[in-house]
Amino acid sequence: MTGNREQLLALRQATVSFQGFVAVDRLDFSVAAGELRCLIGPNGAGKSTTLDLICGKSRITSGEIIFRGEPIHTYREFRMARTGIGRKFQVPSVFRELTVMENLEIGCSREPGVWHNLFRFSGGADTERLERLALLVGLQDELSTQAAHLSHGQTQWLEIALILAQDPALILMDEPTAGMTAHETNMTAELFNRLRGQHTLIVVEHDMGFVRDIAETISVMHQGRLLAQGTADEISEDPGVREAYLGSGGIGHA
Ligand SMILES: Nc1ncnc2c1ncn2[C@@H]1O[C@H](COP(=O)(O)OP(=O)(O)OP(=O)(O)O)[C@@H](O)[C@H]1O
Repeated sequence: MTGNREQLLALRQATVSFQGFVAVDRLDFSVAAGELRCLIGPNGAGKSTTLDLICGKSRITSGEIIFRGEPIHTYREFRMARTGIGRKFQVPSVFRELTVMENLEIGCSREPGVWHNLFRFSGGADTERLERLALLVGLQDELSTQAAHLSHGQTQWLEIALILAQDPALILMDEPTAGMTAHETNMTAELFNRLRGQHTLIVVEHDMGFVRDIAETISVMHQGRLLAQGTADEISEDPGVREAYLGSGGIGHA
């Protein structure tokens, strides 16, 4: 459901099979501009593969992927990256030898060359933008810390800041809280709630407490298909979702 908001992304009957194994099976899935969508489901349901299809890492075998009205499934991956889809993988790609500020300087630049950016003079307006980004992700006190010395959670937040720096129209996050402490997970939920409405996000997660803290609409995948979609309460009550994934506990800590 995308309500009255403008539709940003639509997968229509999207299917991918790997040597005959159907990992995503006639998936219909759409996201509106400004939405924070959670994608959940049991291991092997096809969630990461769906993100792979959206960002062009894997190609659909049949169906369509429409992004901002364009059939992006016909594009090559490098071109899709330029159409405004950013993805955060589980393994961060920050520059560990550089400080948080230096990482942000590189991330904020539209110039592709790392060396160019390393030696670039950063003007006042840029610095202000970098500091705003650092504040958004809670790293304002770590600007001169070498990335190698950040905690796991802080490293993930820096990675998120680097994606936000490029201002993609759609951001894909694969298990952003994996490996985080409970405190870091809470901080990450606060961060995502700050991003709500400012960015369009699809977040794949297994931590149901986190999902309840951030979700508007939750989509549930099972065996490559969309099993259910709705609010946390609707999904918690859904007998099919309980059977396939949640058990009797529903979503969250309750
Ligand atoms: N490149 C591939 N070749 C063959 N099979 C694949 C490939 N990529 C994914 N699969 C299979 O497709 C299915 C869906 O995998 P996917 O990683 O998308 O699930 P998931 O819902 O993200 O699971 P998890 O929550 O464990 O990460 C799995 O059975 C997986 O083994």
